[in-house]
Amino acid sequence: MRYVSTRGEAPELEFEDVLLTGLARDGGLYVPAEWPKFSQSELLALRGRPYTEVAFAVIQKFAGDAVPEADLKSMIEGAYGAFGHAAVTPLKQLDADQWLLELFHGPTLAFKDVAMQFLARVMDWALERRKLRATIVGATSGDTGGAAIEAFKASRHASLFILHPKGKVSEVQRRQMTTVISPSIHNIALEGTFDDCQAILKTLFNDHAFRDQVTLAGVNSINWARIMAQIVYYVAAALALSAPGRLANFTVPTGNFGDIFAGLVAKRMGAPIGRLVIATNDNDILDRALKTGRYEVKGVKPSSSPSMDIQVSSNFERLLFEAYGRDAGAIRGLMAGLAQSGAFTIEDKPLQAIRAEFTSGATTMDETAAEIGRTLKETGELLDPHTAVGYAVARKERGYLGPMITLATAHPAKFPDAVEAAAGVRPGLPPRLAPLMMADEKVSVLANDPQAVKAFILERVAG
Ligand SMILES: Cc1ncc(COP(=O)(O)O)c(C=O)c1O
Ligand SMILES: N[C@@H](CCOP(=O)(O)O)C(=O)O
Repeated sequence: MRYVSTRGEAPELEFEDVLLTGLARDGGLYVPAEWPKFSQSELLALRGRPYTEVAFAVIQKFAGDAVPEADLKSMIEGAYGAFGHAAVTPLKQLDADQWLLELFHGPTLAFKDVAMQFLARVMDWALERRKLRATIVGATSGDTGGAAIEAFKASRHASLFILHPKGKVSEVQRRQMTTVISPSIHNIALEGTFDDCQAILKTLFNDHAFRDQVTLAGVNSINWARIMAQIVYYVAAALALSAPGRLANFTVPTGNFGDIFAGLVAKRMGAPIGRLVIATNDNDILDRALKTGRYEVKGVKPSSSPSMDIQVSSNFERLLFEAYGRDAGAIRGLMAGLAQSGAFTIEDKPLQAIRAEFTSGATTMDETAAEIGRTLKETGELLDPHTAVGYAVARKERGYLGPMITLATAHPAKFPDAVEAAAGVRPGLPPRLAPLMMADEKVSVLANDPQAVKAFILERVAG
């Protein structure tokens, strides 16, 4: 399998290089040169099989023979063996046609664990083969950081630098990152927003001398392998709930657009998926873009679902690449507009192509709180604020033939204050995480300045 950049000016890469590359050298994002497909008989054979078998079938389509079968199987078993539910990502029915896909049974209680537990293993495998030590960077609005630190803390081949927006993640999220004290883990609290953190990482990747000097790699969903590992739960859930003439529809609480893009890829591979619904909080750039065709950055608003407080949604570029018929020149034009004026307009034909598969909706903070309260009262289920944003939108979506599956992206205990304010119930952390709230923290506060971050990294990598 070969991979191409959405901006068309970076070298084509094989799987192992894509894994260790992060952002493409032309500033674009890598996607497979073509979408691999499941045959009907392959899909039929996967229906109802254990999660690890579905993961193997999906990942092998993208990795090809780059990873020996036995190694791949053992990495998948290692990644999902310690999840808190035997189904790894179980489905739960809440209403006649409404389901939750619980993605929070991993070690840090958010959907990021699903991809990150595999990513750490496969990156370590590739680094070991190449006898390389990597400098891995990540920007987080709260969940990617904790999941990455948990997954990479035992890595023998990587130093990890995680940037989070200072004061804008929940206490549990912050502590999941800052209480892991290790010489190879570095937490940076940036004086800025998640968008600033992500922009700094892109500046570092676009500094070719620096990226080569420190062997820079990334753990955000700009890394294709993150998307790849997230495709698995769409395939498994769609196979479980679809039937002849009834496709599975998904509503996805969305920020950086990686998760819902994985749903589109699952559909391209042949999984029985109908509509993909983008659910946003007050940071509704994607909802506005879908409704008006204008993608316009308006500044991040803090909300009760902080992990979705994102305006510059990196993976939307991957969708635009598809919608524009893989015209990399057109994508370069749109992204130049975004860099210059913070906005671009999607042409009519690609916009219609997007609307043929995606719908969108936004949920305000008041609506999110009301949704948490209502769902608890009517179903007994306590939702986290991100899942509630999704579920509120999902319940408004009507008229599809098949079931609607909302991705439950985090456990409510990660956001106890917002959940208690909404539902009058304070969710408790699982006992294994209780020591978190008393442990010492280590974090460095840096200005919103790429040069400061670069100097910080260089000093520690050299050290
Ligand atoms: C709990 C939670 N829900 C939803 C999202 C949005 O996912 P994505 O950025 O893949 O759109 C995030 C952050 O990524 C998150 O942490
Ligand atoms: N919501 C994320 C933001 C980063 O998204 P990613 O999927 O690109 O890693 C977070 O919680 O950190």
